[in-house]
Amino acid sequence: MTRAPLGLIAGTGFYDLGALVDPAEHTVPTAFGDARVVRGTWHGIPVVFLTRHGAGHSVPPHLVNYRANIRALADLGVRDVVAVNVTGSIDPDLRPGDLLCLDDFLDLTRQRPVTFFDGSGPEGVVHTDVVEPYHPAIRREILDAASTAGRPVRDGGVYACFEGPRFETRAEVRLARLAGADVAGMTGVPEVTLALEAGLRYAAISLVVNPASGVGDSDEPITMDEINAVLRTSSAAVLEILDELVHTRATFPDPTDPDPTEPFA
Ligand SMILES: CSC[C@H]1O[C@H](OP(=O)(O)O)[C@H](O)[C@@H]1O
Ligand code: HPA
Repeated sequence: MTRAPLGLIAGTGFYDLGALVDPAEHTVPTAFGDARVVRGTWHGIPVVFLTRHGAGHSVPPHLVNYRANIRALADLGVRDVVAVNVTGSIDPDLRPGDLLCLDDFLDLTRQRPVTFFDGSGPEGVVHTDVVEPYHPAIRREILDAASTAGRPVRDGGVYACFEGPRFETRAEVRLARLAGADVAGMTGVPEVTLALEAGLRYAAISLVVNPASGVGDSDEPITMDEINAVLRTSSAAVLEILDELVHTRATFPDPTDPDPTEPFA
C-alpha cells in the first residue's frame, strides 16, 4: 500500500506551488470529465495540487467542474484536502489580508451540479449530513500550522458562496450578513460538499482580498487591481501555513494514514 497523497486545491492567485519537488502535470479522466492536477512531493510528502480555475485561470467559478476535480482527487487516493478560497469580507471587523479557517457555509449558488448521486447508482438517493462540513482534524492542522508559522488565522468563519462570476449587490451582502456569513466567495460550494460525498477529509483557509460590496466606509467598486495587490502581499502567509502543515505531516506521520512509511507511488 502507498501513502495517501495530500490534496491541495487553490484558486485565484495560487497557480503554482513553488515548493513542489518533481512536479508533473497529469490529466485525470473521471466519469464527470477530465481534471488537471500536478503531482509532486513537498517535504517528502506526496501531494496532488489542483488549481480549480484551470490553466491560466480560464474557467469562471460557476463553470468549474467541481465533480471532476473532487472525483479525480479521490481516484488518486487522496484522503485529506486543504483548500484555499480568496474572499470578500462581510464581517466589518475583517480586513484585506485576514485569514480564516472556515467552519460553516451558506450555499447561495443557483445552477451547479451539486452531487455525485443522481439516484441512478447503486447508492440510490443519498442525503449527506453537513452539520460539520469542514473536517475538525484538518481544521486543527491548519490552525496549529498557522500558529507555528506565526500567521494569525481566525478559528471559524461562515463562507457565503454566491453564483458569480459577478460580484454581489450590497443587498445580497446584507442578506448574507443577516444569515451569519463572514466572507463571500464563489467556489467553496459545492467543492466542500462533494468532498464530503466522496469521503474526503476537507478543510479550507479563506484569505480576505477585499471588503464585499457595501462593507466598510467606501462605496468604491471592487477591482481586480485591488485584489491582486492584496494577493501580492498576503499570499505568502497562506503558503507559509501550508508549508508548516506539510512539514508537520512529514515530521509526525499520521498513524491512520493507509501507510505513512511508504514513498509515493
Ligand atoms: C478574483 S475575485 C473572484 C474570484 O476569487 C475567488 O476565487 P477562489 O474562490 O477560486 O479563490 C472567487 O471565488 C472567484 O472565483
Ligand atoms: O467580494 C467578493 N465576493 C465574492 N467572491 C469574492 N472573491 C474575492 N472577493 C470576492
